[in-house]
Amino acid sequence: MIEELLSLRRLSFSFPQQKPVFSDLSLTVRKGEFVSIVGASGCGKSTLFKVIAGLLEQTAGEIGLRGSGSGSGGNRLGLKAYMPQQDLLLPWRTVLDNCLLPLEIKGRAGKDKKSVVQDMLKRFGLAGYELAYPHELSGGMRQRAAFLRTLMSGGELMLLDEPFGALDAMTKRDMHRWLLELWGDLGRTVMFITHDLEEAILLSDRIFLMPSGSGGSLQEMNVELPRPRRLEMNYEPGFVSLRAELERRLYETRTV
Ligand SMILES: Nc1ncnc2c1ncn2[C@@H]1O[C@H](COP(=O)(O)OP(=O)(O)OP(=O)(O)O)[C@@H](O)[C@H]1O
Repeated sequence: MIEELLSLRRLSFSFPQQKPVFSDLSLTVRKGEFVSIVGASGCGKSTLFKVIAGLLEQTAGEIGLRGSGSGSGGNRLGLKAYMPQQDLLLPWRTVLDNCLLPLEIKGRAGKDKKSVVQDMLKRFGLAGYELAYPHELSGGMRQRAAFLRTLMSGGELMLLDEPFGALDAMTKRDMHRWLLELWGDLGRTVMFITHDLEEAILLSDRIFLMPSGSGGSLQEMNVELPRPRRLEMNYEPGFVSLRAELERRLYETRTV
């Protein structure tokens, strides 16, 4: 049986004195899965991630991680790694020191860890940039550095909020190729927010469509394309029809 890592049960959230951002959302994510969340702008995707990460507290419902209820607040941050929309690298720290930060915070940034991070930087296409500062990197490199820093925080569930949203189309394709190659080896579970439907299909095992407004429930779509996936799959009929279906459903969520 495949182990369940995260479950959201009837989760709701409202900012004080405002109508709910989302209500009664339920979903489960299995260990090792790559799950994307898509939905109209402003429907509450980033807010949902902040609630899962424990940065905001749900107004109702439960968050269970690895089958154990986390209770209110969902503050079991150790199990989660959150990468917000902006890369938030510290400008006064080198790439290496930025990536070591999560280990420093945990008091585990010994010499051995430094060499682990240096090896990872090579796999992330950042060899030779260990001592560079964030402003010396391209957009794609900054995102890879931020991604590695998120990975180094060790959380089993990675919450990635539009990590490639600000990149140009070519760089984004490169990032997809890189992530598809790397992914199998990392063995992490991912929740991924995107506006790019092709990106969602290419990377995900399942996609959840978030409703607009506080009514409606999450819709789930399985992506049954074989792995390993290749960028060129987006021309294949199975991919094209999934994309059309996703677009149709997304449009419906905006018009209800
Ligand atoms: N700190 C806040 N206080 C009050 N309302 C907020 C706050 N942050 C977000 N909101 C509102 O909550 C709703 C959901 O915002 P959120 O950023 O989660 O949406 P989103 O789906 O991630 O949007 P996008 O796709 O554009 O990034 C929006 O109506 C937004 O204006």
